[in-house]
Amino acid sequence: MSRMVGVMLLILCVFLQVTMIFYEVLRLYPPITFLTRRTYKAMELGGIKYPAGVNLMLPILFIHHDPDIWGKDAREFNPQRFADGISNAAKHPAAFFPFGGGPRICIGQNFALLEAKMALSIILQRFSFELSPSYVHAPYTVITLQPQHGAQIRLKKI
Ligand code: HEM
Repeated sequence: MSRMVGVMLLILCVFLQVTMIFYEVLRLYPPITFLTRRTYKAMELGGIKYPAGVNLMLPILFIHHDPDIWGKDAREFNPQRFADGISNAAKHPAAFFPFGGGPRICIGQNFALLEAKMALSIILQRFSFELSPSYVHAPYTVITLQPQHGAQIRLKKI
């Protein structure tokens, strides 16, 4: 029984680590790089008054890379920053929003994360993998953020 509990805790631990890795990937490389909103009536936001009909841009990519919000290592890959949850990862609890936020938040976010975890676990059951030497790091935006020259990966059967 205690062995069973141990295995369950280990699985939970791995699950949380993988979640943190996905969050950090989505922080550094959010597929949707900005969102827009429009004021439907005169309103005050962050101490500034806006009339109705103003288009506002929420630059997800810039906010996710801002050292004032994330600290000096904002540009580094550090999944551990999510160890105490999303709302404690940055100086502002809403600084991480790859899936948007509020009433129009992405309806598929849980599905997307679950799908990614399942795909990764199926691959890891059969293969180890590493980045190919031919990979060139060149994120660019064509509607979504993506690797300009693809993401070549070397799979090794285990
Ligand atoms: C990594 C994967 C994904 C990312 C980063 C992502 C990101 C987003 C973002 C930023 C929005 C806009 C939210 C807003 O305006 O506040 C959105 C909306 C939406 N997403 Fe996703 N999404 C992902 C996967 C999916 C999947 C797998 C589905 C469906 C199975 C999905 C369905 C939708 C729908 C229907 C909306 C519109 C929701 C609304 O306007 O009420 N998304 N997504």
